[in-house]
Amino acid sequence: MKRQPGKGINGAGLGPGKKTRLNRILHQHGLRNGTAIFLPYDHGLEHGPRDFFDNPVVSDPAYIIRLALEGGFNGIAIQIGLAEKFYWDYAGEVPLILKLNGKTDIPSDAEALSPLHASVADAVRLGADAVGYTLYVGSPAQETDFRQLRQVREDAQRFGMPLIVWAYPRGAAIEAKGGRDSFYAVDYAARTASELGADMVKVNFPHPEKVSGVKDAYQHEFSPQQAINAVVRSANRTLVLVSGGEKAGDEAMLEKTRQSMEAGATGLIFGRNVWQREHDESIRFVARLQEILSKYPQAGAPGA
Ligand SMILES: O=C[C@H](O)COP(=O)(O)O
Repeated sequence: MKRQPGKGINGAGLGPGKKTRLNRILHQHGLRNGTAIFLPYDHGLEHGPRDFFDNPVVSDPAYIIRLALEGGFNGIAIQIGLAEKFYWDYAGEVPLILKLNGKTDIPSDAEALSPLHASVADAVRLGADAVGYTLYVGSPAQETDFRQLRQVREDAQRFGMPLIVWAYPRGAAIEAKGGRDSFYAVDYAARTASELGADMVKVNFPHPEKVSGVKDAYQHEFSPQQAINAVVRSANRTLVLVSGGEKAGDEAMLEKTRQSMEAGATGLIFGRNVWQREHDESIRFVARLQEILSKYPQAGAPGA
């Protein structure tokens, strides 16, 4: 039986500006079949320079932008400081996703909140095709986070700028209910981002064996495929990106990619697994990911 194509942008309930920009990202870059692989590079802020120690060349933002170009990525996600200083040199050659908030990992995560330090207007000025916002679902600071996101959502709507939400479960309540990468937490985070107006949501691949401490439907067992299927379903019309996480074995990453695409995800946002290796190896790894994504043209794309 022919597989159902992934969601695609036509059914995503987008206004004209958002649709134009997402069309540029998903159909005029990368494989041009509605799927996407983004290269995130906000680690210098979120984790500090330690992520660059094993391969010092990657501490240079210009190297990462060239890698995104050479690898045929659909976009690069960076913070305002790097966008201001480096993106101009490569303007428009690879779409810019401007991260609007971010924090260091120096204070504890107990009351995680990622403050805004850039605006949707900055994104327009810099020629970005989307903005990124990290939402800490379940954090004690969630209320402030929701208010902050509301402002971003309203601006994104006004400027026709696609809103990508990094939906990260955090806080003691999440840890008590199975942990930040449990199926319960990831599934709830995907749904929350969708309910709050995300056009795309970035989630971690759920650990199906870590279900939840919640005494309800989450107690039964899921296979990895069933878990990611449910997460994509919870996001409904919001397009889903699956994130990479810490460097892992290639085969595990490829399997996670297959399962995500099979579930109806739009694509991937892989950082360390791409750039924490030698240049040629990075390019070869991306080509293997693209080979998988080429089999999943999204609704509305030729061949879907
Ligand atoms: O935005 C940054 C990403 O969440 C980190 O990407 P990564 O986990 O694939 O290195």
